[in-house]
Formats: sequence, C-alpha cells, structure tokens
Amino acid sequence: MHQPPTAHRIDPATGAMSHATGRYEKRLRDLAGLYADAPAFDRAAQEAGGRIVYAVNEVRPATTRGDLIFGTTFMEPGQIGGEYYMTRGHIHARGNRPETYYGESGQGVMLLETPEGATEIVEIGPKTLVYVPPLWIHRSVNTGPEPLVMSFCYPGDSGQDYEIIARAGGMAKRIVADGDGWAAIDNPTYRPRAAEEIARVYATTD
Ligand SMILES: O=P(O)(O)OC[C@H]1O[C@](O)(CO)[C@@H](O)[C@@H]1O
Ligand SMILES: [Fe+2]
Repeated sequence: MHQPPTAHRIDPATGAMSHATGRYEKRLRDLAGLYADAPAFDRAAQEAGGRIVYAVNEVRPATTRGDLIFGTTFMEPGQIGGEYYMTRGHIHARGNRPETYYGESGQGVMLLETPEGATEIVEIGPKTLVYVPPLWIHRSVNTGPEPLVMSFCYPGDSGQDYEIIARAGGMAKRIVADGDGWAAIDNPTYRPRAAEEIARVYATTD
C-alpha cells in the first residue's frame, strides 16, 4: 500500500532525469500563435519546424490530491522576431495550486500574471529556486545564450489551463532581446480579463 521512495539524478546540462516516467517535446511547429511576429514565426517554422524548443521529463506518481508531479524542463536558446523562446504558459486548472522551479543551468525569467492583469518577472538561474504562488499564470523564458534547464515540482491534481492566455490575446508583457539582455514590453494584443472570466478562475479553487 505504500509507494516506494525514489531518487532521481538530474543532469543540469540536459535536464535528463533518471527513472522519469514521461517525456514530451514541443517543436517550433507546435507553437504557432505564441510569438508577436507571426511572419517571423512562419519563416522559422518553414525552415526548421521540427526543431525542439523545449522538452519536459517528468515523474507522475499519481494525479490524486496530495501527491506531487516533478521533473525538468530543458529549453533551447533562441528568438522569434526578437522575442525569446518561451513555454506556452498556463494557469493551473485548479487555479490555487502552486509550483516551484529550481535553476539547473542557463539563465531565464519566469513571467507571471494574475487573472486581474498584474505582472511580475522573476529571474531564474543556477542555484535559484522560484516560487510560483497559487493563482499566478506562469511562463518561462530563456533569455540567455545557453539552454535553460530547470527542475520543477507541483501538486499532482493541478492540471494546466492554456486557454486563459490565448483568450486574452497573450500575456500582458512580452520578453524581448534588449542589447545582450532582456526587456519586458507591453503586448498590444492583450485584452484584460472581464470580471466573469476572473470569477471562473476563482471557481476552480478549493
Ligand atoms: O506546460 P507549458 O506551459 O508548456 O510549460 C511546461 C512547464 O510547465 C509544467 O507543465 C509545469 O507546470 C512543466 O511540465 C514544465 O516546466
Ligand atoms: Fe505550472
């Protein structure tokens, strides 16, 4: 009746994790609609649609309340139209489930947004743990010249809601190249959420 405890070795350079139970990859052609510069995205997808942008290795012991899902995210460095490579981003389907990310290698930022539209941006890199509190939409962005590798952990019953970002025309801020660093700029297609949409998020909490 007891699950056995397990240990997992993580390669900080690749995100490979021993005894992972699942893996998925997101390639350029899977990520249409994420970047502001659609023509630049189309050109990149035409040339190299099969290129992996990020890959997730994970362990899902159970998706029941009280257990944890943990694993690693590996993200290549790159830009589309001056915007850095990023994950799709989501809020947890049970909106009040939190998450932690630990920097293994590379440099990036966690772009965070509340349903009401407030933004926070937190840098992540080696030996840095980032806490994503309940009710924050989150997306990671590789702002460096090397792969960004992070390990993560979140409650097993969290789930992911990706549509919350798409319905708002993207996140309120975009992370773009600025010299050899990054800057956050306003996303002109962003539409703040109406009260009913915000209420829908709070209705998922317990
Ligand atoms: O699910 P997304 O937004 O594509 O991003 C992937 C990241 O988010 C997670 O789903 C965790 O919330 C991880 O699998 C991974 O770190
Ligand atoms: Fe998450």
